[in-house]
Amino acid sequence: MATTKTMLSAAASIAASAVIIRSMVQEFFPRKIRDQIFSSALSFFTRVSSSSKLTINVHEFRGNLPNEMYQAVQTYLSSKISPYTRCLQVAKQEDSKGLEVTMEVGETVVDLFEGTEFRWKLICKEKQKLVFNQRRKDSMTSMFETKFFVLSFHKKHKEKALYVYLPHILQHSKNIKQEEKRIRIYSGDYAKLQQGLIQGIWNGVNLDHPSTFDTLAMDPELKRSVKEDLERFVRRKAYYRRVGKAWKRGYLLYGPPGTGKSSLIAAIANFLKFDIYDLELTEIKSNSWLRQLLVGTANRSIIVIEDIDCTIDLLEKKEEDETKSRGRNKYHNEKVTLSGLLNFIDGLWSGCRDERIIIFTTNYKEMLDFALLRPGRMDMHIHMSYCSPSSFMTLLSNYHNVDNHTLKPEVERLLREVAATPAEVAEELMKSDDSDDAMRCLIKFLEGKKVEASEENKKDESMVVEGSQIEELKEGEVEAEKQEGMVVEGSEI
Ligand SMILES: Nc1ncnc2c1ncn2[C@@H]1O[C@H](COP(=O)(O)OP(=O)(O)OP(=O)(O)O)[C@@H](O)[C@H]1O
Ligand SMILES: [Mg+2]
Repeated sequence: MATTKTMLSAAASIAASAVIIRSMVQEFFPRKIRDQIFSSALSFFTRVSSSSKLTINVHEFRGNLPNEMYQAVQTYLSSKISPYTRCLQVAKQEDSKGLEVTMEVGETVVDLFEGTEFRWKLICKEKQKLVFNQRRKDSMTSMFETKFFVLSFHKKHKEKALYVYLPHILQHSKNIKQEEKRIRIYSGDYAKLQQGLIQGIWNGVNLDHPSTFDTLAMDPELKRSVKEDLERFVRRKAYYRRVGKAWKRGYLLYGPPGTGKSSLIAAIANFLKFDIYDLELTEIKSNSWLRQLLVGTANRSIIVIEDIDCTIDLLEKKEEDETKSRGRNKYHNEKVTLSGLLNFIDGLWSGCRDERIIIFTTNYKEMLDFALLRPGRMDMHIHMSYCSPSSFMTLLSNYHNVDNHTLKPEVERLLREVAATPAEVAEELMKSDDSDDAMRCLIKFLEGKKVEASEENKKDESMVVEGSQIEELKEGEVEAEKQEGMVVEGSEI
């Protein structure tokens, strides 16, 4: 402390002397010599005043590649405006949610981190570069700008700066970016795969799907357990490593059309801020395409295969085994096979990305091969079902902003009796801006559906009677056939 004071007072007296010297030398020396005297005095002054300081430069580029640390500092500092800051830069990109605020060149930001003062300054320098002109076959110098942040702090905090503060900035900016992240949905560029290309095989657009866990009408207990499962999954990086499992999780969403399977996928993506890769299995010509697509996806993403029962031949496994045993390789070059898909989910290749979620949807779970469904492949099976009174309350709040509404006994009874999908109920709720009117529409719809269902039931019952007659007839025929067979058998014997 005492040393610092002495230094500062020395520096101050030097500065004062500099002013006196300046007026003297201005009288007697030419400009060039005057500048030299001043710059020597200034560098001496700077050396004395900053001898206790350490500076770290963070350049925008390292070689030709952008420096991740520079980008992190830029993001981090945009949230830190100190009293020293006089000027900021503001920008807005078409697909960004808000304004991008960054530091202007020459500005200073002072950040107090765990009681230590860290001072940042953004510098921009012009540099010369020798550029070779291909056409003229000669080289010429061209000027370019290079930017860097200068971080200065007391020398004694060197360890803290390098091993605590800078890593903290990296993590912090990662979190900010994650929060601001726009979710993208990718579809495969199958034409490129057809041409044998391996780069740019996914095309992405922003996914602005409004579905969230709050807007999703589903059993509250099931919703809570899905959210908890997702949260547990993303925080278990070390756990997965320790137990020797690839860091991935599979979900099977099953249920009738219009019960919210696709909406749940969007809600999961919004909840985790994960991008979605939508795989159209019918477009994929071979297992090797499937592998290439898998390698082309990023970490922290969701791979979705919708209507899995329609996109893969569920009987093929048996056929495939038979084909293999006959020594042919027919299926490998024609389409994705079930075993190719199983490999994709949990074979060696599946470990090539981290924090991966795989979601299959189907209307008919019972049609799926058990191999697809076992834990480790589809870890959680989520049944999306018809609208219950509790899930209806979510829809009512979504569509009519009505909370704490006590459900009319009539609606509650109808919802329990009638199998109406959330999509159907939502459609009725949209018919009027007035919640009472909409409710009337819904009651009418549910009653109509109830009548329809009871008529269907009656039809089914008569079908069952007819069916059982047919069955009996068949049995009679079979009995006759059996007797004939016995005769034949008997005659053979
Ligand atoms: N559980 C739900 N919660 C909120 N809205 C829902 C729900 N289910 C359906 N909807 C509404 O119905 C529309 C269709 O639902 P969605 O596409 O998610 O159903 P799905 O189960 O994927 O159907 P399919 O089996 O035909 O693909 C949604 O856009 C949404 O408006
Ligand atoms: Mg769907």
